[in-house]
Amino acid sequence: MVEVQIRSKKLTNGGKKKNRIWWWTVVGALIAVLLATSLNQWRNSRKFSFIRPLCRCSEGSYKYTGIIEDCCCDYETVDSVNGAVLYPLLQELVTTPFFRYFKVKLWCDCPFWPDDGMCRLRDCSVCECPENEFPEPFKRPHGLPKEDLVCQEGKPEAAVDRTLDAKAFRGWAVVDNPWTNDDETDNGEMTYVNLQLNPERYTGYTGPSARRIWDAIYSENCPKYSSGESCQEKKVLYKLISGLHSSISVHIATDYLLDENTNQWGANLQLMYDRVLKHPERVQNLYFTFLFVLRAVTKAATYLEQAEYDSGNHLEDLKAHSLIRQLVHNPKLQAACPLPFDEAKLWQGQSGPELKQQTQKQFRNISALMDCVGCEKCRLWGKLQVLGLGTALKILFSVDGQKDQDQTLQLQRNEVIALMNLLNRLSESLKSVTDMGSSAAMDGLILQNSDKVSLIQGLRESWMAQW
Ligand SMILES: Cc1cc2nc3c(=O)[nH]c(=O)nc-3n(C[C@H](O)[C@H](O)[C@H](O)COP(=O)(O)OP(=O)(O)OC[C@H]3O[C@@H](n4cnc5c(N)ncnc54)[C@H](O)[C@@H]3O)c2cc1C
Repeated sequence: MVEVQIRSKKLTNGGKKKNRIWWWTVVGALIAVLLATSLNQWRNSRKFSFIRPLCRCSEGSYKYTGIIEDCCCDYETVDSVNGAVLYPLLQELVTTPFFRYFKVKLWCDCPFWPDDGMCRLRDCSVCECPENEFPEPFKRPHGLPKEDLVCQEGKPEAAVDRTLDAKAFRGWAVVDNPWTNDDETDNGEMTYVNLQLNPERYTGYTGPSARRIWDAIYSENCPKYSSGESCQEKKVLYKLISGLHSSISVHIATDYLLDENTNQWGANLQLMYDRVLKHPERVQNLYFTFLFVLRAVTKAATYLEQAEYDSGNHLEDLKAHSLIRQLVHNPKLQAACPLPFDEAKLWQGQSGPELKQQTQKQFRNISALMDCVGCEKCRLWGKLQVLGLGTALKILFSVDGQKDQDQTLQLQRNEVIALMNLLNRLSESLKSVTDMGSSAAMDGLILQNSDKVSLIQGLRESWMAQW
């Protein structure tokens, strides 16, 4: 009898235990469903959409979605407005005579260490501009004889244009840019280069010399911020340089010497993936830099619209002016992305002015480092793009007061050429990232060359890093 009672008690206890397990399973499942739903909603909310910048879509493409961190537009809008409006306009603008000749000091000693530049390819050197292409107003500075004019390849001893031609620079300022070390007010050995004849592409400049420059830039002048860093001022310089670095890598990858024996040039998809696409942060920074520079251009709209574009070729100058107007007052751009970047948020806190001064000093150092780039063509594009960034910084941060910005802003001709050519380079990079990132060839190549497991691991790691 006692035995039966004990057994039935055991049975009752066992039943209760089962009940409890069942009960907790149901509660646990409910909690899990609730958590998953709210987490999904949170991730999908616009505010936090930047934390899921990369998605590998079913057809095998890379798609970036959501708001670009620290900016005011999303990836999809930027891609669409770039492809439909900005890219075609900029491509045309940079071929006009006014925008294709850049004044630059290429023969300069590196102020930090002895020049150890090494370039494998002959293609590394900047090529001579043909005399008949050169804008007349740019090349007759104060009565120099014709044979003493600029644009001579590899001849540091050749006479160069050291002065500013009054006609060519009519309407343009000759004032220092506090953000750069390298502007046209510098009266050193300057030369004009036809940018169309010197495309930014693979040059074979690699190894310790190139690495030393990037190391000096990142370690001494714009250290990577920690993931918890919320101060936008401390992030801005790193993001700008990283975005520019991505753009340089994209241009190397899209125009690469595939076969030295047959001199075959083309896209190197593996390089594009390894250096840029597999690092979501680098792509993010590329978009950031693009929007930053775009904001500077639209902020200086009135100034740019009223400036004089004089290369001596009246029809081409009218075209340049018209393209500038279409760019800075573009209704599609204004509707899609009215404020690409909000500069008013920066340097506001108590330590704002100090941080701004520090950033300015660091940027000037980076600009000086461009004289250490040991490959002429890379130095040309490095200098142009850093001057372009310096011009964007000057437009956004060196003029006080939003209202009378147009009255006080003063830009040099060369600064505007650098600014527009930089915007064009960034626009090209965005297009390449979108086109190549979504190409079936890229997908096939990655899966062919790297095993699927490591690819998925890489994607998972980049996902985890975002979290
Ligand atoms: C100013 C400048 C202009 C150049 N222009 C050209 C050119 O026109 N043509 C050409 O063929 N070569 C050019 N180079 C060289 C080119 O940038 C590379 O340095 C070279 O191809 C070697 O590449 P790498 O694989 O060693 O990595 P690098 O691109 O040299 O990168 C060095 C390190 O920086 C980090 N890094 C890379 N990309 C990013 C990023 N986007 N954001 C943050 N960190 C990053 C990584 O840790 C990487 O290992 C230029 C170099 C400089 C400094």
